[in-house]
Amino acid sequence: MLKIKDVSVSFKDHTVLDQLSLTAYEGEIIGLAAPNGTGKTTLFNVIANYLKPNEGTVVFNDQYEYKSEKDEVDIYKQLTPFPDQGDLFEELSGVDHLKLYANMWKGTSKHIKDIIKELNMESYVKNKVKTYSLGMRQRLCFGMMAAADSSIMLMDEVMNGLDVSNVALISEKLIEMKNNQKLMFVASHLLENLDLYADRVLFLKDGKIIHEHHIHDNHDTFIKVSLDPNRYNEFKQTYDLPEDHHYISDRLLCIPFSKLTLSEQTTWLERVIQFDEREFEIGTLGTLEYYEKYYHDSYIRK
Ligand SMILES: Nc1ncnc2c1ncn2[C@@H]1O[C@H](COP(=O)(O)OP(=O)(O)OP(=O)(O)O)[C@@H](O)[C@H]1O
Repeated sequence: MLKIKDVSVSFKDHTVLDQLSLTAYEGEIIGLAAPNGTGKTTLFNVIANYLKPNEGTVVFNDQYEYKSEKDEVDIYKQLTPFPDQGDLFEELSGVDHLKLYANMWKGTSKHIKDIIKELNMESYVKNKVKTYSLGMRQRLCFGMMAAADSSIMLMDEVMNGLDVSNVALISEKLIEMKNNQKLMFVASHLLENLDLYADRVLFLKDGKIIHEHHIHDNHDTFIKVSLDPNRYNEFKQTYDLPEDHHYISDRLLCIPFSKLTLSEQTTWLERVIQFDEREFEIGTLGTLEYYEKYYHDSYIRK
């Protein structure tokens, strides 16, 4: 278990993390979704002790903190930060890198054969890294984490530069690692992909977690209607929308559905149909929709 307690980080007068707290458990994948420059890497740097927070602490297994060298050594046995592609050794092979991580954390490299096979690296892993493409390097970085097999892993942009089939491959492997009780933090801009493997996705804004999207306990359904801003205004003037409706990214009206009585559900469905909106569905909100809701402006900029 990892507890982040009231962590604040400021660079001069710029507060990046503001009294942020979080408890995370083994067997959990926690996604971090937020635009560039919001503080995801800063949070990872605090967890890995690359950066001392101005305030707050990180506690591992209710026992270890970055307070003494001994604790630090104990924490590093359990924690692997995602290797930076720039830190790979160009003259060494992929196998050399996998062995390095396996031996450093696990004390054996017997298991790396399986990792090489699972990550489809057989054809290139014996060659020197300097011959690798971006995607090959990224798969190697992920393989190094899998080889370390530590109980906590921090993955910053793990899917960077991967094609669709490799994204699927790594997503599957992440789920397998989660089933082996690993705790993984994954910062990613591939929002819909997070829904495939994360247990919860945290949205950061102004240094705080503004929403936790629990993927498996997400039973609240909405009537989701595509409406441009003019039509949305017309709809709002015609019907008294519930206060907890969402209007996301100037395009999607979401009317709470599952919490209504059957007759209220029927009424809202009739209203939507009468309004002559054929493009609607009933469903839950995913990571992409929450992202659009919280960061509409930055989403548009991209
Ligand atoms: N060493 C530093 N000195 C000054 N400012 C910093 C430093 N490190 C990070 N920052 C600032 O902190 C903010 C958060 O940066 P961070 O790298 O944590 O964002 P991020 O969410 O990981 O972004 P991205 O999606 O681009 O990786 C940014 O405004 C950045 O400029």
